[in-house]
Amino acid sequence: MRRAGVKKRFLTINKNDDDEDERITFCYCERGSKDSHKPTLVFIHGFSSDKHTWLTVIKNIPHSFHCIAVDMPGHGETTGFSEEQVTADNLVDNLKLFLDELNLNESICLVGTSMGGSVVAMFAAKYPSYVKMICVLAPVPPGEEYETEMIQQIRSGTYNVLLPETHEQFYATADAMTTKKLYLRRLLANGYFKTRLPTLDHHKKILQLAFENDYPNLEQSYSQLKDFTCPSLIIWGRKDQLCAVEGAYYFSNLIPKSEVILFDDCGHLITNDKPKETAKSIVQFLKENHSSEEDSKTDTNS
Ligand SMILES: CCCCC/C=C\C/C=C\CCCCCCCC(=O)OC(CO)CO
Repeated sequence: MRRAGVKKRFLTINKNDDDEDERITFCYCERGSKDSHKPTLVFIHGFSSDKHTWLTVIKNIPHSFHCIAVDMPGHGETTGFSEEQVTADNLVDNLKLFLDELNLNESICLVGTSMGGSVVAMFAAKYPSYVKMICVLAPVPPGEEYETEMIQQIRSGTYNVLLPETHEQFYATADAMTTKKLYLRRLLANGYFKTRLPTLDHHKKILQLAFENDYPNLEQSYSQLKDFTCPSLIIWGRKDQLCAVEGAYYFSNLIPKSEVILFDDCGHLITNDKPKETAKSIVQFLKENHSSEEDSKTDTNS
């Protein structure tokens, strides 16, 4: 935590004043504070992951930028949710509650990876006025056209492809998800199991429900992005085995003002494989698009 200079914070929100059960406590990491001249960067992690996934990236972003990485409902240290409530719609609407509570409702750059990228895309489609720009890292593309062997396996119930339970499965998942060599992999696996095994059944349930309910509707949920006029950055690894890299063009064709960056030698875990390059791309994108946004309504999508 200290390496990225972030502070851990909690924020409790009453969704219903009459019902204590409808209280959610968000846990998030923050560095810096709101700056009227620059958008705040809000980072959304992927499925079964948490806010820490972003520290590698935040470390490489200048301290002048206000950064927030939040644990989404059903993940990390955010509490007040049952599995059945962790749906795409709920993630989007609770992210809105979180942003409202922090007064971050007009000038943010929302950044998400993987399932978090999907949440960012759906959020921008539903609440475009909240964001100045978005950046999605390998979000889940819709439909069979983009289905990888890994997605097919998970969809048919082989959850350990994404949620390994044994050391062998962990090494196989790591091989498929990242191009970086794992040093001290047994130690790494042990660390992983220590935090993830207690939440395994919970995450399996969330995954099952997501494939049943949200996955078939992805195209519909993304469709309003066709009217999203803010600058959008799409980042993908050419060696992604989970979310097909062709998905980058699905999103760039859909979003009017979008740009694509593909990293060589990069798997699905972009924040792990290319942390410096990701930070650099985001900062560059912010500099190019922020202050000039009003007078550059041109279409950069070729
Ligand atoms: C829960 C609500 C869903 C919201 C709708 C989103 C997505 C569409 C639904 C279903 C596909 C399920 C996800 C499959 C792939 C996730 C990959 C992923 O996130 O990888 C992590 C590591 O596990 C990277 O940090």
